[in-house]
Amino acid sequence: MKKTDYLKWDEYFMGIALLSTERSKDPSTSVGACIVSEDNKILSVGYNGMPLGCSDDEFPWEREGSNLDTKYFYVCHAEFNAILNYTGTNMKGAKVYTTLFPCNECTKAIIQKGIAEIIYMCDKYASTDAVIAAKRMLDASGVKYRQYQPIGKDITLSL
Ligand SMILES: Nc1ccn([C@H]2C[C@H](O)[C@@H](COP(=O)(O)O)O2)c(=O)n1
Ligand SMILES: [Zn+2]
Repeated sequence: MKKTDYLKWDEYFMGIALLSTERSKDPSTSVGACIVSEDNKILSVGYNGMPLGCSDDEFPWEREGSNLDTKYFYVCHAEFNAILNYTGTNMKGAKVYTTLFPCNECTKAIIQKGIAEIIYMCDKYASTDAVIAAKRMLDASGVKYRQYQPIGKDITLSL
């Protein structure tokens, strides 16, 4: 008889998004994203980080201060990186698994790429204008979103 405690698709892909957070250098919020085709093939992954050539030892990770001295003007969001990292040509009907609800800017890219569904883990910035605007655009454009339902399974990776 086959084993039954295998990872279901949502667990598998959110697990990959979660693992991707381990690549982020952001000291306060690490985000991971995994884009998956309609037929459950992984298209791309990403995490939040500085753009190519912008050293993550030199660019700021601070949250507070002037625009030029904090991370927000520089860092690429996980979902945006996952979209940019895709080397194929067609994302129509894809799903994006992300550990944090997308902001308005990533949402624009998600919509324009034809991604059909967002599965998110955390929505800690739900009350911000960025996320309120994101949901307004998603509702208008018919992109679905739902929160991942954790199953409480612990996976230990020994590296
Ligand atoms: N959907 C999101 C939202 C945020 N990020 C990134 C941008 C920053 O690196 C970090 C948020 O930092 P905080 O303000 O919590 O210190 O997360 C993202 O990749 N995707
Ligand atoms: Zn974003």
